[in-house]
Order: sequence, then structure tokens, then C-alpha cells
Amino acid sequence: MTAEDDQAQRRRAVRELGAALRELTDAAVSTEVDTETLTELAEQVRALVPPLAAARRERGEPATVDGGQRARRMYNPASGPGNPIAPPMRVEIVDGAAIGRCTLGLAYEGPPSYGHGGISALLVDQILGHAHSTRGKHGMTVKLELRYRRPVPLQTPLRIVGRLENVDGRWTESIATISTEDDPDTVLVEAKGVFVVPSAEQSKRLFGELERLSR
Ligand SMILES: CCCCCCCCCCCC(=O)SCCNC(=O)CCNC(=O)[C@H](O)C(C)(C)COP(=O)(O)OP(=O)(O)OC[C@H]1O[C@@H](n2cnc3c(N)ncnc32)[C@H](O)[C@@H]1OP(=O)(O)O
Repeated sequence: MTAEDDQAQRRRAVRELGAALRELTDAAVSTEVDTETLTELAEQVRALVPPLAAARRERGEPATVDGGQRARRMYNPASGPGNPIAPPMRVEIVDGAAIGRCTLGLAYEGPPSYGHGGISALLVDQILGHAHSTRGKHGMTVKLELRYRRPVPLQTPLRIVGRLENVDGRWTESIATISTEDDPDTVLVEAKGVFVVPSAEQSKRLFGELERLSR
């Protein structure tokens, strides 16, 4: 088996574990089983930690599953399929715009039956990051402004769009929107973001020898 096959297999396994944990989370936040069952299940779930923690990376160490010819962030909290807290949002670049798609379950609830505002901020921050990255280099958010126009419905396919507006050296300004797939013209949330590519010195100070964004 080639190193590339190995990596593809590991990514499948990471994706599978992420999906299973997401199902577990969804079941956990929507359950109404009796208290005794909850207590027993907590023990059983806790028993899963030691085998996973048997080999772990520390802060600043990139995940092996992210490396290889086509680097990616499998554990990104917005779009990483291996991260159970990520919806996950799938992102593609179409005609220069970053387009994200996801459906939020009950784990992301803020007001009853709608998404938490912080989750909307997570999604637009990520999509604005992708819009920034269309010019070639990843950046960090330095300003993020949101206007929550209408609540974001749960269990409804969403469309998140980010577009680059201005480029000024290492700095970019972009805009983003969240709407439903069924009604893309009705904007639920709109956002503006300023991103910057850290200078070489800032990068070294923040990320050390990695000299790349750990996200
Ligand atoms: C394919 C896979 C994709 C993958 C895509 C991945 C997407 C991931 C998206 C997630 C992104 C994140 O969450 S990143 C994590 C959240 N962000 C952070 O933690 C960043 C924390 N901030 C910092 O560490 C620092 O600000 C730095 C190192 C980034 C920059 O430091 P700095 O150079 O000193 O700049 P700073 O003081 O912040 O900014 C000076 C001021 O000038 C402004 N400013 C200066 N020049 C400009 C300009 N040309 N255009 C606009 N604004 C400007 C700044 O807004 C700021 O306003 P004012 O202060 O005067 O008002």
C-alpha cells in the first residue's frame, strides 16, 4: 500500500469516527431516556477515552491525517469531518466565491428551534477565511462584524457564501451571508470580515517552527 493509500484510509476512518460521534452528540442532546440510563451511558462513553488517548498529539503538533500531498484540516471545528463539534460545513470555491453547505441539528440550538448566534459567527468566520484564501495564502481574522437579520432554522439545509471585496497587501475585506438552500435570496445573517496574513515575524512568534496557521 502506498503512503497515499494509507492516508486516504486514515481519512476515511477519521471521517467515520467523527460521524459516529456526531450521531452520539445528536442523540445525547435530544434524549429523554430515564436518569439511570443516562448515568450508565456516561460510564460507557467514558470508557472509550483511554483507547483513543493511547496515542495523542499535543498543542502545536499537526495531526498526521492532515499531512501528505493534499493537506487539509480534518479537525477544523467548522468544516472538519473528523471533529464532532463541526456540523461539518462542506466548502467549495465557485467562480471565486466560497460556498458552504451544512445542516444544523439540535446540538447547535440557541433560541428554541433556531441556531445559536455563536454558531452563525463560526460558520461565517470560516467561510470568510476561505474567501480570503482564494488569493493564495491563509489568513487570520482581525475583525468580524455580524448582523443577525432573521433566526437560522435548525434541521434545514443552509447555504453560506463568502466573497472577497478588497485586497490591500496582506489585508483583505470580505462579506458573507447565511441563507437557506430553499430560499437563497432571503439573507438570515450577513457578515463583514477583515483578515490578515501574518508577517513572517508574527508567524514565527505565533506558530513557532510550524510557520503556518494551526487551524
Ligand atoms: C483552502 C483551505 C482554506 C482554509 C481557510 C481557513 C479559514 C479559517 C477561518 C478562521 C479564522 C480564525 O478564526 S483566526 C483566529 C481568530 N483571530 C486571531 O486570533 C487573530 C488575533 N490577532 C492577532 O494575533 C494580530 O492581530 C495579528 C498577528 C493577526 C496581526 O497583528 P497586527 O499586525 O499587529 O495587526 P493588528 O494590530 O491586529 O491590526 C492593526 C489595525 O489595523 C487595521 N488594518 C491595518 N491595515 C489594514 C488594511 N490594509 N485593511 C484593513 N484593515 C487594516 C486592523 O484591522 C487593525 O485595526 P484596529 O485595531 O486599529 O481597529
